[in-house]
Amino acid sequence: MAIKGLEQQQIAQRLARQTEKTRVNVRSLNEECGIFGVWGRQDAAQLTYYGLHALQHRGQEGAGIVSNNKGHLWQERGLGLLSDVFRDPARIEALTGTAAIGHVRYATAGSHGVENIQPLMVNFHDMQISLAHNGNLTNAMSLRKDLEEEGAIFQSSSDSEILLHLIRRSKANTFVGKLKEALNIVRGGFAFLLLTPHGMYAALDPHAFRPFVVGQMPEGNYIVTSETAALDVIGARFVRDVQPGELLAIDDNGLTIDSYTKNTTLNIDSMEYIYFARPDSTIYGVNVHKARKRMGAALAAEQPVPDADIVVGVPNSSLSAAAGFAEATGLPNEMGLVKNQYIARTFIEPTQDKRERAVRMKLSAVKDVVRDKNVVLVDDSIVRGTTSMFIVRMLKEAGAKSVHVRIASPIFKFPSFYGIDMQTTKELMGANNTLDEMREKIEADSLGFLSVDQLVKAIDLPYDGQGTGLTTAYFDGHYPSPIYDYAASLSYFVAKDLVDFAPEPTTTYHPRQVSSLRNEETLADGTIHLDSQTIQGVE
Ligand SMILES: O=P(O)(O)OC[C@H]1O[C@H](OP(=O)(O)OP(=O)(O)O)[C@H](O)[C@@H]1O
Ligand SMILES: NC(=O)CC[C@H](N)C(=O)O
Ligand SMILES: [Mg+2]
Repeated sequence: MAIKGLEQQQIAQRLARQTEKTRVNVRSLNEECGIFGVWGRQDAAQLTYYGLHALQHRGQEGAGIVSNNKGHLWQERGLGLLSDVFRDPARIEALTGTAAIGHVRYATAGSHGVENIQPLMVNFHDMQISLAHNGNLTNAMSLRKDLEEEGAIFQSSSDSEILLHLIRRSKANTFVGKLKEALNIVRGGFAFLLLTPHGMYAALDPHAFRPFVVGQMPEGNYIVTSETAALDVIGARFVRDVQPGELLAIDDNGLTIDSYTKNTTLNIDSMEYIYFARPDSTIYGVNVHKARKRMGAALAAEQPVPDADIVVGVPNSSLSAAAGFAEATGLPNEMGLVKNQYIARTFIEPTQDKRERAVRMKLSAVKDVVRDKNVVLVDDSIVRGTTSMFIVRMLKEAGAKSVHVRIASPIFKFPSFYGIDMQTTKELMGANNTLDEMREKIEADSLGFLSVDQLVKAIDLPYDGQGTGLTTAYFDGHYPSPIYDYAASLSYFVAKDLVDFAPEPTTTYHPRQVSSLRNEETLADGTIHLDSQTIQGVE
């Protein structure tokens, strides 16, 4: 299908309108969802609920599950936490059938409506399709405009819906053929799960921006989900990470691993290791907690605090980095801040006043721990600076002699369009202030960040391909791909040589560049097939 591009000017106007909306709503880093799918189990919806529960940190604004009962798909979705949406047990009971996909969403501004809560579902005259997406499509706006001009009617304002339209419009003969064609038109970050009456499909973008893993239940049934932590809670074993450009098909015959493109490369989002993923998850062979500890240790070496008495981590996500900092320096790792566990993540609250209130309600200083101490305050990131600003003040009010802020990632300067959809630099403290201005604003006695080189070393991806295998664009301005509809929004930085974009890959990324996949066998037709048999040795 011929999809015309949008003129740069129209896109710039649209982005300007969006930015205005963003400014009013003071949008957070969004577009970070969790997805889970299972095929071939009587308890499919219940299992999906448990899996999503383990992924709740990835999105808290809405949740949904779609099940497949003998070829008929049924959808339940709503706004709020998973436990709110499924408070009434009848909603899970309604999701009968032996396969299900689910989604927890972190909404975009102006689109908090239930129509954007996933999994999305469409009823065609000849089949139903349900779709769950983690990521952000960078050419969605221009594709949508072109599709609408050709008569398409969208049900939602979500970028994800594009894929369903592209599948329907494809002239390919089979569903997989249509899906492959659609996957080759969309750009940006995507881990997609699709459920049809006949199978479950999982596809990862050609850069593997988002984490996506395959697991297997003891009885043999396959799971595909965002993080390994979701496999652990349901008792599934980890099988493999989905590779860039792969298309997995799961049905009653087992799992077939195919690919929709051979033009791939590896650029896992470093923010998954820094902040987003759970510490008990492992992404491409790297445990997140251990990576964060190494970031903390590297930070201690790069940004030492000579007169420090204690290290204090900011609960939750920086506790691992604080442990690494303390271990490397021999300083006591103290609980100088306590978190009220009933407050959700602040970073993903949709408005600034809500975020500020959330920080106050969420974190309190432990006076007897910090009084008269020179404190090294370790956090994993400064985005808007809301958290640092409040807790430095809080620690000083609690009697700390000095507060030295150490951030276990580099300065966050540029937006992300691949999944953490910060579409503007306006809100980023690191984009609008010098290091000293930042230090002054957060009222810290000193402030230091980890360098990009040390971050990459600390993650220590077991990868021997080209580049680092990671996306670090937020820190160094080197985007691993073009950003299409968003390009105009970064033209200022491009003109100043602060930002550049690698072209899309034209070669094959070899999965065996990741050590965990080196023993896998590829069939003569290029696919890998795994039967859904009971795992040997498991009852
Ligand atoms: O500079 P800011 O705009 O405040 O954003 C950065 C903060 O937000 C995140 O924590 P968050 O409170 O979201 O979640 P956590 O409890 O999982 O660490 C992150 O770990 C930083 O602490
Ligand atoms: N956070 C996500 O990954 C959300 C997926 C999709 N872009 C949406 O807006 O719903
Ligand atoms: Mg935090």
